[in-house]
Amino acid sequence: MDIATVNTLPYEDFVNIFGNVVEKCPIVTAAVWSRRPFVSFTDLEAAISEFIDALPESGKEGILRCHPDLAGRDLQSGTLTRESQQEQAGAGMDALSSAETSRMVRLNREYKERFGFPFVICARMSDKAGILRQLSERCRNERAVERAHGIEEVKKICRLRLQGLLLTDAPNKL
Ligand SMILES: NC(=O)N[C@H]1NC(=O)NC1=O
Repeated sequence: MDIATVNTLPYEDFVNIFGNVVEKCPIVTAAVWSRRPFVSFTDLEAAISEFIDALPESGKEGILRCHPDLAGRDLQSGTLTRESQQEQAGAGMDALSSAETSRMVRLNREYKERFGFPFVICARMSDKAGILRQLSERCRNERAVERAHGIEEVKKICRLRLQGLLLTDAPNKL
């Protein structure tokens, strides 16, 4: 889909198509619709980033809390969003050994207890070993550092999801 077509979409269709570029946060997409017309894909991505950056810290943490754990309950029960399922599978999260799963679950729990929001990383830009290493290292950061780091990862996830929707001719939800 090209950007000219995006600019003609009524908000219902815009939210329907782009509503999950930030995981389970269609309010971001719904808000950004008012910023049309977008001159380019990058402009749309920048509008989303600016909206997120303008949120209070509690809002940023809210966005992080909408993300499912990596290799967590939603993956085990098949209730991940389609996007998240593909991302987690691509990074091998659906094929962990039982020892790796236990380590992931334990570190995810530690991370959440320490910060009050889940560990978020752009799974498509990493792999199993990288995710485990980052999870273990990032557990030691300060809360504000982790909040900012998690939000930068959300933006990377968003960019790749947007690219998938805009830069291919793949059928979308319309
Ligand atoms: N917790 C977390 O990072 N979740 C995710 N990362 C990603 O790339 N897709 C997700 O669902």
